[in-house]
Amino acid sequence: MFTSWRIWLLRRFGVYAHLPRMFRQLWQCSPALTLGSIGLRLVQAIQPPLALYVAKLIVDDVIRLDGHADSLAGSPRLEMWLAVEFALIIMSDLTSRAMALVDALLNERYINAVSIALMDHAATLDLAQFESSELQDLLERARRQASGRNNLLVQLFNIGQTALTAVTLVIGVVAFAPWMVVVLIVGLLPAAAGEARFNAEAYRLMRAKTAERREMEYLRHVGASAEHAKEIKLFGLGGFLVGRFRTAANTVLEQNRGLALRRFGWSGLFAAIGSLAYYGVYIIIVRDTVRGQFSVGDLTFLSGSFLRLHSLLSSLLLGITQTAGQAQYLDDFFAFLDLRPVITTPVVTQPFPSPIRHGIRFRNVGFRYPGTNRWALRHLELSIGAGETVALVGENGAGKTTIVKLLTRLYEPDEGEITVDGVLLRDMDLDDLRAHIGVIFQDFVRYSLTAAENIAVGRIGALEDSARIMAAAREGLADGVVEKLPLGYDQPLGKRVAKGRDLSGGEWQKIAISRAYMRDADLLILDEPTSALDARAEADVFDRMRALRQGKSALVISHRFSTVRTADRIIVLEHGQILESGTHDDLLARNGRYAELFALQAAGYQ
Ligand SMILES: Nc1ncnc2c1ncn2[C@@H]1O[C@H](COP(=O)(O)OP(=O)(O)OP(=O)(O)O)[C@@H](O)[C@H]1O
Repeated sequence: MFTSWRIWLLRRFGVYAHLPRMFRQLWQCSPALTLGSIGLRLVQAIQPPLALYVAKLIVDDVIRLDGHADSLAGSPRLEMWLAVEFALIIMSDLTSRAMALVDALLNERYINAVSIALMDHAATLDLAQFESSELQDLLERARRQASGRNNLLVQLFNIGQTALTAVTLVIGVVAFAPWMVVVLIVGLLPAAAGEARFNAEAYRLMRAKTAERREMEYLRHVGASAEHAKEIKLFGLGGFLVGRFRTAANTVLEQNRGLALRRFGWSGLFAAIGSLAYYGVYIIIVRDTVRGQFSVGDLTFLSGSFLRLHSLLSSLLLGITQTAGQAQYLDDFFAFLDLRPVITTPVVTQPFPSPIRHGIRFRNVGFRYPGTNRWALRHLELSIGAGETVALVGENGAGKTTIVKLLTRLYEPDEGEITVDGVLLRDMDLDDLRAHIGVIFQDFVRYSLTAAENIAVGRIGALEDSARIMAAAREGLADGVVEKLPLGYDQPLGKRVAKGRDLSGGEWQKIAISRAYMRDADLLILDEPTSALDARAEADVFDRMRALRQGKSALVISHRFSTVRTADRIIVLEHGQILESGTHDDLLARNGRYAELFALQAAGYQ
């Protein structure tokens, strides 16, 4: 029996275990405001019992005078109590206003701090963790915590305040009739137990429907964003998206409605039990006053105290169960913050060998994406020499981008090892490794920032260095793009921002390529960022790359053979393995897959 109660209590209230951690976060936001919020509540908490007791003294005095005083001036004690009561009213008003102000300021800081904690932590996680739907679900729930549950601590402070008021009232009332308090509390227990149960159920439902909520969020974004508007209009997808949204929303709504209705019915019944207990006690107080056991002043104090106690204890019990329900969401929030990346910097690190003297080597590398059985790469032996430009070609899904992800340690190989001048990638500091590699992916990000910032993201520490940004723009061919913008480098790009200008696909690519020139990388990786460039611009990009980066290694992925042919070495990848490797002329002479693909593309131009 005892154990099952313990389990019940742990399940309901064990969630409060996170509160100290949450309190620390709040304290870090502002110790002064946190103390202010608590201090003001303490002051506010003792006012109701004081006010009730002063009211009792006033009534008793009035009855004692019984119409014999000519004016209030004749009764200095009554005058004094009236003044005290007035002062209490003013003080109560002032403290509640001050509390509202302090809480609002504290809440805003806390919401921001929580959002920053989420963003900060998200940046440390592995790409693999991000790509898993479990993490997306957890992140979605953690975000809800960030936006919706922020006033949990303020609610708990309120509970503390209510509890203090209740205790002082109980002390006053117990002197008159202890058993009455017991009746009042017992009457409220069913309501509290009911609330606890329904809150836990609400959380379970929310958790079970996280995927649907995430889908709704996605559909809302796709259905109402500038990026998707073009395609949605032309394909006439509006109705389809709305239908999808409605289906997901309805399943969530259906479940919530069932719970809300049951909750409504049961809480009505439980509240009636609580009111019955209160009213029973009240009738007994009136009866005892009529019998002369209590004075009229006592009646004022007791009936006032019981009315207050009834509402205080109900809000206290409901508050505790509600916050316990809410605190369950903290589980998700802290579970997210407690996630640790798998790919980390080792304790003892080796510096990135800069400049590269010998080259980069993949030795017998094998890799499967998490949750899949298929090898994306297997038995891969690949090298990029110092100062060499290697081109990777192969059909869609051959594993080209996967090689880049392993090289930048976004993923860790399942087999084999990757080294730079003999130093294992996993022995290097992650930031150091990434600082020496410049990568532009085919799905580079189009930031809703200014043109200068869009280039500076390649080396965010140089955001203020306009000379460097302009030089990178020249090298990546973005200078011509920026010149045409009305606000030049200060022009916000994209459709989302005020005065934002969108660019063509090729213009965006030039901006992205310029990012790579922001850092003086030892290895430059271009994963098809030139696919939207016209033929002349693409040739220009690669000519410049060779001229500007003499002696530095480069890995270029492209489906355009006109680009690829100029590389020092070409590697043909198929099903995650190297099929052929050599110069353009070697490979043509071999008359293998490269020659076949080259001939196919050349035929397209004839
Ligand atoms: N995040 C992922 N999770 C699971 N499988 C993936 C993931 N990313 C890629 N793959 C699979 O791994 C294989 C190699 O993909 P990769 O992106 O390296 O191909 P690619 O050669 O770059 O293709 P493309 O020319 O189309 O860009 C493909 O079969 C692909 O479906």
